[in-house]
Amino acid sequence: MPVIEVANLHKRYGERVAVAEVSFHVERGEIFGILGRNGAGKTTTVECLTGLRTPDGGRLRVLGLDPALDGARLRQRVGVQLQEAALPDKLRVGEAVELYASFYPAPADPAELLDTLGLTEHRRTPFKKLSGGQKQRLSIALALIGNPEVAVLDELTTGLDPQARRDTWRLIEQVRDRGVTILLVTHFMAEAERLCDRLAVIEAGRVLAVDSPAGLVSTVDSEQRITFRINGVLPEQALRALPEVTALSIRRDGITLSGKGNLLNAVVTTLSAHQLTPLDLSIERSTLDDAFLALTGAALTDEQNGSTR
Ligand SMILES: Nc1ncnc2c1ncn2[C@@H]1O[C@H](COP(=O)(O)OP(=O)(O)OP(=O)(O)O)[C@@H](O)[C@H]1O
Repeated sequence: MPVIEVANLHKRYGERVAVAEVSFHVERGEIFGILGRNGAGKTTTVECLTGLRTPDGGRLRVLGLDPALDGARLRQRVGVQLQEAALPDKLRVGEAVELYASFYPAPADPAELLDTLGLTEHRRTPFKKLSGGQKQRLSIALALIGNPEVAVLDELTTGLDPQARRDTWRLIEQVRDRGVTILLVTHFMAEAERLCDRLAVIEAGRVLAVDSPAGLVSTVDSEQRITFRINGVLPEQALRALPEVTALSIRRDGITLSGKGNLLNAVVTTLSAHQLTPLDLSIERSTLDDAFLALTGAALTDEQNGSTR
């Protein structure tokens, strides 16, 4: 049985349709991503799943329970980190974690969790004095303190610097390795590509595709480009004759070949048949950005893309 089932979810705010029709399921132990630009309907979907909003249509199940009816039981088993969580200004980090731990029958060890999230030295810092990144890490701690079976994380790493973002990704992978099913809302391509086993791409309240990151990328029918240098005479005719090659250009700084299929293998095999080894070889293939662009007709902006490269 899937851990999360969403079938034909529909949600309006007055006249505005936030979620037109969204369906997907999440299996136990997966990191499942919901990827889409601002306003696509991601947060509304997870708010319905966590019982914070009541759907106008469709069927939702989390661990076999209906979030609209079984909210109290689900809160014991589902950890939720929502965007812009606020706590009382004076509440200290350590107190917040201890308080939340007291809500659960078998919580995680607060000290250990603070240590994992790099918050030990801020144990006595009041919420108001925390930086954006520290607040973000605290909200992740509060989502995980109950040792949940399912964690719902909305905009997990927004506001974190690249190092903190990578640390958080590692933490989430460790949480998944402990068997926790994770639903991750993101508009960061790098995050989706690195963490998610499968993704639903959402646009204007509808699911455009559900697949693994690699599966989504493979649906993009774009060319690959290989660039390299060689010491020797280029077997230009032999390379041009390869069925995988669609274009070849020779410049002073290197040779670029474009093509499809197993281009890399075909080129390296041809070069080695001529006793040549490619130097400084680089390959450009389609990325999740290309897949997103192909599906939605527009790219995420650089700022949204949150690249840490
Ligand atoms: N409380 C609300 N009242 C009215 N409209 C809302 C409300 N919350 C969201 N919306 C609208 O519903 C649509 C979906 O919003 P939602 O927050 O679910 O999208 P999102 O994909 O999570 O975007 P973001 O990444 O910006 O949070 C948007 O058009 C948004 O303006």
